[in-house]
Amino acid sequence: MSAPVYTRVALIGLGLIASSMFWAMKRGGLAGEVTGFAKSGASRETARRIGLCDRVCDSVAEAVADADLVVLCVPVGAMGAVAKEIAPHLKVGATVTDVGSVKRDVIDTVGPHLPEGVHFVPAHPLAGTEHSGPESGFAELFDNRWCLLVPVEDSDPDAVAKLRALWEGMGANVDEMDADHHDLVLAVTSHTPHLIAYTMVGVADDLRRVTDSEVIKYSAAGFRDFTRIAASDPTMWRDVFLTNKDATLEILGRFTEELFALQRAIRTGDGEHLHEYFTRTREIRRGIIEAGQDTAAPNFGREAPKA
Ligand SMILES: NC(=O)c1ccc[n+]([C@@H]2O[C@H](COP(=O)([O-])OP(=O)(O)OC[C@H]3O[C@@H](n4cnc5c(N)ncnc54)[C@H](O)[C@@H]3O)[C@@H](O)[C@H]2O)c1
Ligand SMILES: O=C(O)C(=O)C[C@]1(C(=O)O)C=C[C@@H](O)C=C1
Repeated sequence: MSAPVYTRVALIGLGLIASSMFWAMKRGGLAGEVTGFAKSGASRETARRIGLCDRVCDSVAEAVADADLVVLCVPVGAMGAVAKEIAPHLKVGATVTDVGSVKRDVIDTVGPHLPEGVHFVPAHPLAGTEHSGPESGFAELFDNRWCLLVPVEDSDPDAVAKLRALWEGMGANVDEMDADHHDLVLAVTSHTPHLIAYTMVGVADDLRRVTDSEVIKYSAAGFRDFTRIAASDPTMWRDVFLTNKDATLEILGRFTEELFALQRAIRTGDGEHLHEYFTRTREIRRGIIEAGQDTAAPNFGREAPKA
């Protein structure tokens, strides 16, 4: 048990990430009191029923009043509006952070609303599951996963250090990154792979004759992994693609070129090209494992509770 890093934390948006943060903060004794607010009354009711947050508030103003740390855990497209709403109620000296999957857009839409004397330290935990909602979180979600802090130009070093201590207390390894670089890296490692999974499952669904029975019955691990990813929250992912448009389109362009090259190799029977390509990609997987960065299934081998 560590000493609390913050006396009062407010979680805005009570879904997978906020609920996991709550349980992880409780596990580590990292926050004195945690308040919570979600736009949906049903989510607030669920949160109260399962003991998520020390106090669930019916207004965002009440939730952030007096908070030392306010964490925006809403879809990226809602961050700006939420920042505008909380701004008049923030305590001087408070830190506002977020957990959004895209960073440039969040900085541009949240930053301008925050009053003088409030610190802004954007962040992104690289951990999640396909589940969403207040019941989907669990304390171990961030264990041994990365959390990237993306300080803005005038982020206060003490505020950054405190947020780092919180994430480390929740089990994460913390690094700092510039927003544009973050968005490009995530377009490669997370955003485009999700789009590919959505597409593959959509293609299978188009072939209804197959999906009605065989695809489900005989689904091999490869396709099953795609269906897990493609079950992720539609609002969250719509917002990710709309707000990380340039980087995603850049990576998709490169992806399509490579795909065409593989398509040609298959059509022309160029086995050498295929073999060389697959050998190179296998090395990447081995490198990840050797670096000890394969934390395997994000659910740590267990099914997260259904949303
Ligand atoms: N799911 C993941 O794998 C993952 C991983 C890392 C970061 N993120 C990021 O974390 C954020 C939250 O994702 P999540 O998976 O926890 O989502 P979620 O769908 O589980 O929860 C989102 C919550 O926000 C609430 N909400 C939506 N609009 C709101 C508003 N205007 N005001 C107040 N509450 C509002 C919803 O009611 C819900 O409770 C997103 O920005 C996402 O990009 C998600
Ligand atoms: O494993 C999953 O379910 C996830 O998609 C988690 C994942 C990822 O792509 O790794 C998804 C979005 C995030 O912003 C961070 C993590």
